[in-house]
Amino acid sequence: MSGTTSALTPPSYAVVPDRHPEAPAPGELLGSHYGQCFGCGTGQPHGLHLEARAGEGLRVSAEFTVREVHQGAPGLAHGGVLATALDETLGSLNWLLRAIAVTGRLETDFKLPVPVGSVLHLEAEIKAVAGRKIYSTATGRIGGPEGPVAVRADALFIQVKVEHFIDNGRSEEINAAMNDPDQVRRARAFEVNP
Ligand SMILES: CCCCC/C=C\C/C=C\C/C=C\C/C=C\CCCC(=O)SCCNC(=O)CCNC(=O)[C@H](O)C(C)(C)COP(=O)(O)OP(=O)(O)OC[C@H]1O[C@@H](n2cnc3c(N)ncnc32)[C@H](O)[C@@H]1OP(=O)(O)O
Repeated sequence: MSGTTSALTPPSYAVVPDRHPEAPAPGELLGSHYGQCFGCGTGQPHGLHLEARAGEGLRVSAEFTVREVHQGAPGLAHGGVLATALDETLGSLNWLLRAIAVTGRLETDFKLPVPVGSVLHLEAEIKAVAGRKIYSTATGRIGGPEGPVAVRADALFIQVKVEHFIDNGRSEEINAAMNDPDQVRRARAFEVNP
């Protein structure tokens, strides 16, 4: 069993944050934060099409069905794709804080091979916040929501301003996003004013 690097251990001044009062209700489908997102967007034919729901407290759950286009070895999911599923689920925790945050560090344990056709049942939880740093953890189970853990991850997300995307993204996509009322609505769900 591997250990977690010290960068993923919350410092002594970290706190367990409050769920935002206007966070989606437990059970609510969160929807895609961006239609072209490889993790959750419906506009990506080979994407993961991951669907996440708000859970209780500081938790979310999600499902990802492994398809032929997600293979690494014959009949098995690619590890990077599985890491993407964990990353996307962890990213959807942003909805609970109504904060925008990007992945700074993601440490993944691959414990079982995941066959094509499997449904990966994902759970993620915010453990602590220290300033802009959000510490979180996730698991992916196969064979059902109570099945064995196939993959797990610890993560550090860093809160950023919307300028992070505007300043760094390609102008075609940024301009299209800013001209899309649906995208603006989704960005506002993160208290962003594009
Ligand atoms: C109008 C257009 C709108 C478009 C937007 C639409 C919707 C937006 C809404 C939601 C989007 C959000 C979530 C999406 C959900 C899921 C997607 C999956 C998530 C991803 O897939 S996202 C892509 C991959 N991700 C990146 O593309 C990040 C690249 N990266 C950087 O952009 C910088 O690197 C950054 C910003 C991370 C930090 O840069 P920075 O300059 O702001 O801050 P700085 O470096 O000072 O770090 C501050 C403190 O974090 C510590 N720290 C930083 N990095 C660390 C590391 N790796 N390990 C350990 N500690 C670390 C420092 O040690 C310091 O700690 P301390 O405060 O204690 O000193």
